[in-house]
Parts: sequence; structure tokens; C-alpha cells
Amino acid sequence: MSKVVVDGLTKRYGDVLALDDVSFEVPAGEFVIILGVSGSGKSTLLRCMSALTQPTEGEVRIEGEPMIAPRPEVAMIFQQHNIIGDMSAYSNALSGSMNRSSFLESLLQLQPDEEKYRALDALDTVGLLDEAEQKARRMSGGQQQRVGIARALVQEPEVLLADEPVASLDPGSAQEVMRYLQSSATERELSTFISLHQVNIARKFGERFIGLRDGEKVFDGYRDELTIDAIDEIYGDIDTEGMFVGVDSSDESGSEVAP
Ligand SMILES: Nc1ncnc2c1ncn2[C@@H]1O[C@H](COP(=O)(O)OP(=O)(O)OP(=O)(O)O)[C@@H](O)[C@H]1O
Repeated sequence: MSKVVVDGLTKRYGDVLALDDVSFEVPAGEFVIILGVSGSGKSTLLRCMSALTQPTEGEVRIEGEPMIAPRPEVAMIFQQHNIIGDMSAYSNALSGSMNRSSFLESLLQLQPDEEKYRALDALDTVGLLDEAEQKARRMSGGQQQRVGIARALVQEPEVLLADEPVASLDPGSAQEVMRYLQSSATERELSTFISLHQVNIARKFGERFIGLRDGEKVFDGYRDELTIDAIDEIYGDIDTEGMFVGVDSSDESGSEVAP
């Protein structure tokens, strides 16, 4: 588990201010959802947190150490799961150990037994142990995303970052993937940051929420504080009705938004 500090993060792309002096602190083990319309800076924030992008000003510190280059304890999952269709779920998961093994070792699957065990354990965490030998291209979009999560878990991260991990999935699969992200985070005591655009799914699974608007942090609070007014502040004049998708209205797990 790692404490994450985002300190005065600003990112400019030419004239575009993608992040504007964003700061927050997250204690180890929190499950954080990043909300905001398209272009509000969610991906840029996650990319700066993983050091895939360098900020113009400010810094990210994970367990006190500035993120100046990608580190294995910080894993990132993308919307496009980037898994290899012709490889099995197991081989895809095992490729997450690449930073501990050479490219050739990975290609020939010569990793030590310990890494192979980790890949199977990670598939178990995402409920795919029985599908380990299945070719990824034969799997559903939701299962492929779970393979992507398993691959990230093989890295043995302390911080998990996921950029719109359920954006391309149908509502049922989106919830299933979110459930596995949540259980993985709990089981492995991960500090987790997920960008989402479906407000109801966010409310159902999130513990803490950070709202971005035009690169600025306009909300930072826990589920009870994420009221309709707070959502309006994050989304502005945009009609959020279409974003309240994917959660059954008969669900009793808190999908209603407090006024
Ligand atoms: N590599 C880049 N070069 C130039 N501008 C960029 C680049 N990446 C992002 N931007 C701009 O920065 C702003 C924030 O983009 P970002 O992708 O972080 O937002 P987002 O909230 O993740 O949006 P989406 O949900 O559409 O991915 C946008 O105006 C975007 O056009």
C-alpha cells in the first residue's frame, strides 16, 4: 500500500492547459474514481501519475518518492486492453512480469516458477483461472479487460491506475470488471485510481471521487458528498442523463444520488 500525493500538477500541451494546479493526497489503500467530461484532463492526470507523461509544473509522490520515471509498483490499465489475441489468457498475464524478466525470457516463457505462479494467482483474482488456456481473442471484451487487470497485478503493484477501463463495455460487463477491480484492490491492498464517465457506476463502486473540469480539480470528496450539485459542478451544462447508465434501478447498493 502506498500513499499518493499529487502536488500542484500542471500540464500544458502548447496552448492547451490540460491540468491546472491539481493537488490532492490519498492515503494508502483508497479506491478513487476520477470524474470529468471528455477533455477535462483525466487521462493526463493518470499519465502524469504513472510518469508516462511529465508534468509542466508540480510533481506526483508515491510513498514519498517523486514519480520521474515509470516504476513497477505503479501499474496502469488502459481502455484498449492491449492484450495479444493469439496468446492465451495465461501468457498475456505472464507478460506482466516483463520488467523482472528479459524480453527473450518472456517470449520463450522462461520466467521462474514464481512468476508463473503469480500469473495464475492473478488470473484467479480476476476469476479467470479456469480460462487460463483460452486464447484471448476467443474471450469477451469484459474477460479481455480482466486479463489486462491480471497482467497489471503480475507486476505486483502497490498503486493501480486505470484509464476508462470499462468505456467500451456493455453495462453488465462494465459492472463485472469494476467488481473485479474492487475485489483485486481489497485483496491486494492497492491504492486505486480509475477514470470513468458513467456517473452511476462511479457512485456504486467508488469510495472517494476527484472531479476535474477544464483541467481544474472542482471536487474532492467521499460518496455521501457526491450530490447532484457536486455532479453539476463537475459536468457543467452537459446533460448527465446519458451517463447514468449501467446500474439497475432496482439495485439497492446506493445507486441513487443524494440531492
Ligand atoms: N498529447 C497531447 N497533445 C496535445 N493535446 C493533448 C494531448 N493529450 C491531451 N491533450 C489535450 O489535453 C486536454 C485534456 O485531455 P485528456 O485526454 O487528459 O482528457 P480526458 O478527460 O482524459 O478526456 P477523454 O475522456 O476524452 O480521454 C484536452 O484538451 C486534450 O485535447
